[in-house]
Amino acid sequence: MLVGVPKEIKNMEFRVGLTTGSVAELVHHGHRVLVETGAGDGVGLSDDMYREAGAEIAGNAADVFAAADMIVKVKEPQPEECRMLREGQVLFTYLHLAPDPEQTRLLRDSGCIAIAYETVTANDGTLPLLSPMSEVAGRMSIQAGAHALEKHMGGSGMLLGGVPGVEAARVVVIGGGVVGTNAIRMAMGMEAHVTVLDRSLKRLKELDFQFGCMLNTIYSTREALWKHVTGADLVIGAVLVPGAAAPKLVTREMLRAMRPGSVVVDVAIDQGGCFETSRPTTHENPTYVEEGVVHYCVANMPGGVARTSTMALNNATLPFTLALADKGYRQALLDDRHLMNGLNIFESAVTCEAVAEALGYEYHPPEQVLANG
Ligand SMILES: NC(=O)C1=CN([C@@H]2O[C@H](COP(=O)(O)OP(=O)(O)OC[C@H]3O[C@@H](n4cnc5c(N)ncnc54)[C@H](O)[C@@H]3O)[C@@H](O)[C@H]2O)C=CC1
Ligand SMILES: CC(=O)C(=O)O
Ligand SMILES: [Mg+2]
Repeated sequence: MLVGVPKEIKNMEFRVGLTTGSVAELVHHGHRVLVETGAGDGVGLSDDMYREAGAEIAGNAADVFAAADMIVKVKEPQPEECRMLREGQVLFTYLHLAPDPEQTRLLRDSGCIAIAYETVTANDGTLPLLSPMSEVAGRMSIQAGAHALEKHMGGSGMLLGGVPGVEAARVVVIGGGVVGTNAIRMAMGMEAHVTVLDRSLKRLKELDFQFGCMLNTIYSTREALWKHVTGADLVIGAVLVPGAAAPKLVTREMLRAMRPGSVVVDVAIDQGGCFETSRPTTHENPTYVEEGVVHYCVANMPGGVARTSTMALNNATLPFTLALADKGYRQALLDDRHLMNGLNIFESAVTCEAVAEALGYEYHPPEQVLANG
């Protein structure tokens, strides 16, 4: 198979779909890999390093899209990339389609086979291709929030950990999954007061066991959200209903009741965000103020630490990339129901139930379209 790796073009996105290590594995398995020139520059992987790993280098993205049987990327394809996809071509990347009708329409128009990292599952119910980036974003969320609390960023001027004799900041994490756990860990490390809300009691019990009495664990209800969000200096939005648009848990009214200069970091923005007032921002211009509250809503946070993120992502994606290349997409999907859960678009059919429901499309079960195709 010919695997293509274009350079990412989303704002300030420096990650790359395949590392040189992953390229060498694919070549070892008998595949060809075509990498766009400069694709790895942002993470210190030069064209020469890709050549040494066995890749061929293409002069531009159009050549990669035209030649490849499968495109491996990081972020959702931008409109100009969607227009280069073709019928029967496999796209393996993050998609986040539920809050993105335009991308969904363009992918359906292309006739490609789009497999989303974020809906691939594992036996234990986790999302193995989302979790490495959730680890990164969870850890970054506290750095970003601490920075946004500084006065020159529009923040209230609170130091997260306080100092002896002065109260530490109150950090509230909504959603105690992978992002939430990593945010808690960083916030506790910086000696803030930390509270987590989740609607899974099982998850709250695990977190209580993991972090002990230093963590306040609260079952998430409207009343609890009101109380803890309005009293917080920094709120991290980290909920997920896999594949679906994020529930809007924090209302504009709650923000109005917060201390001016408080900060919200909406990590769930890639699924539409869990604050009523959130809209996506970029690394170039990451924050804005609404209702007196600083909002940080960068949809590709891990792109800011592209080197760590690229390595972490490839550690998780490589076995699936190899399966798709070795067996072809149809057999690879049929052999692994967890990879099959990643199938979001098959030609013009929407094959992820949560996406179909969010955007009003008919849902076509993946087993059915694969059997028919
Ligand atoms: N902005 C960015 O750059 C990045 C964003 N993300 C996003 O972060 C979000 C969280 O991802 P993960 O932590 O991996 O998900 P996860 O599935 O590990 O955790 C989500 C948690 O939210 C909880 N939850 C769901 N609905 C809830 C509700 N109504 N109230 C309270 N809790 C609720 C679940 O019980 C679960 O514990 C996702 O939207 C993901 O796409 C992940 C990585 C990077
Ligand atoms: C998960 C995601 O949206 C990212 O890594 O950019
Ligand atoms: Mg406790």
